[in-house]
Amino acid sequence: MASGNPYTLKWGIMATGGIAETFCKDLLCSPAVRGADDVRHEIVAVASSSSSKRAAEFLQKINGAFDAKTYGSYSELVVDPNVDIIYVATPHSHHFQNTMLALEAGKHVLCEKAFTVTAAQARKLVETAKAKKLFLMEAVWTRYFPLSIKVRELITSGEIGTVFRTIGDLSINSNAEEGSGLSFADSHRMVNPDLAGGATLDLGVYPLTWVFQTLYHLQPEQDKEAPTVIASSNKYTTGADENTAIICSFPGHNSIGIASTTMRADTDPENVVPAVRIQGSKGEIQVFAPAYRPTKYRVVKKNGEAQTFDVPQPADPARNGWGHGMFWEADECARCLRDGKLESATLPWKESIVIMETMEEALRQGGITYPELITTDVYDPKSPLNTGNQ
Ligand SMILES: NC(=O)C1=CN([C@@H]2O[C@H](COP(=O)(O)OP(=O)(O)OC[C@H]3O[C@@H](n4cnc5c(N)ncnc54)[C@H](OP(=O)(O)O)[C@@H]3O)[C@@H](O)[C@H]2O)C=CC1
Ligand SMILES: O=C1OC[C@@H](O)[C@H](O)[C@H]1O
Repeated sequence: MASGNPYTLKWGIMATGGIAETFCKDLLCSPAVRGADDVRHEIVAVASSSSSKRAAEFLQKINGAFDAKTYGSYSELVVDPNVDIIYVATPHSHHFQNTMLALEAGKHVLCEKAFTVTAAQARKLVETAKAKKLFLMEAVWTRYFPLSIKVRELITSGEIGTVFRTIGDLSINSNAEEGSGLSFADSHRMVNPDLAGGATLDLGVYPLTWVFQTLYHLQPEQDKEAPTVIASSNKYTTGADENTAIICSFPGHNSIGIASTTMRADTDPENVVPAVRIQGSKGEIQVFAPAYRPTKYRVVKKNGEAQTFDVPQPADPARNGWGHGMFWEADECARCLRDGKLESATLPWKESIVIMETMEEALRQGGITYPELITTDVYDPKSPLNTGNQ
């Protein structure tokens, strides 16, 4: 691939929860295993809002980067001069304030999905990154998979003709063993409105990703058309949405996208029903569950010809066979920074904003609301979302 030394990206990890662990284990995988010899990653600092001890324990969990600095606050992390880019791995509620904290300190940012709670917050992040000439990307990892790239190429090359419709679902059967509730505690980030929980922001963003990367992203730049949105939700007892269905219509392109999500039933309990169907005049592409990490797709032609393709994630034998697939987005960050780009062409700022506008509209129609502390687009470095007192 590349000649000469690989470009090294030095990461600062903000938060030590589940996805931070998964992401860091991917950063520790050898890029050679996935055929990337032009970039490499180093974890140089980790911060926990709880304590520096928790950050140190995190290094044990990921079994690597033992020389990384460990901090007991996010504010210390963002001023570490050795850090190039901050990975924001906090709940949705915190993304706006935490990303602003990093950008204001002059750091590039990869921020977990859902990007923000409101579209105004997303716009403010983008304005700030642009003004400060900093790289910013929403961590929708699925977009960077070789499988997603291949699906987009198949559409562009006309393999399934003109695409008229994409249907996508990401649903999980999280019913509690007993009673009518869900298996999550009311305080859990999946259902807690204080943490911007709910099916749309946590799960719905993936079927929407498929709708957007197949119907919106591939529209020519001069004809870009944001969708009109019709949506409906059912509320859980906490006030967050447990079921949401979103119809995105692109009338100028005669295409329609349907994204659904629920915490009450599985997309596909037997791994036989496609989670995503991209339907065109000459056939369709079926992508199998889960919509966030598919490893199989099928191309079915109108004449009945069909072929299935398996695209497993590369596993690093030197890391106990680990390989989740988050390294693709990390590589994208490294290449963008190496090449002096502030945004990724695979998920441009404008598209993250339009997706946030779509989810915001869906939530509005579904009657889902979130508290002022997490919906404000006024940056406050002393917000409890930054200081860890929330
Ligand atoms: N890309 C993907 O596949 C996935 C993405 N995600 C996304 O990652 C983000 C985090 O999810 P996940 O890692 O599962 O969440 P966890 O609850 O496991 O971790 C969140 C971390 O955020 C920090 N935090 C700061 N304030 C709070 C607070 N008030 N309540 C809870 N946590 C807080 C904590 O770290 P500390 O104490 O160290 O500060 C905590 O460990 C979400 O945006 C989610 O949508 C989640 C799962 C999969
Ligand atoms: O991003 C995600 O992908 C996997 C899901 O299980 C998780 O809830 C979600 O946050």
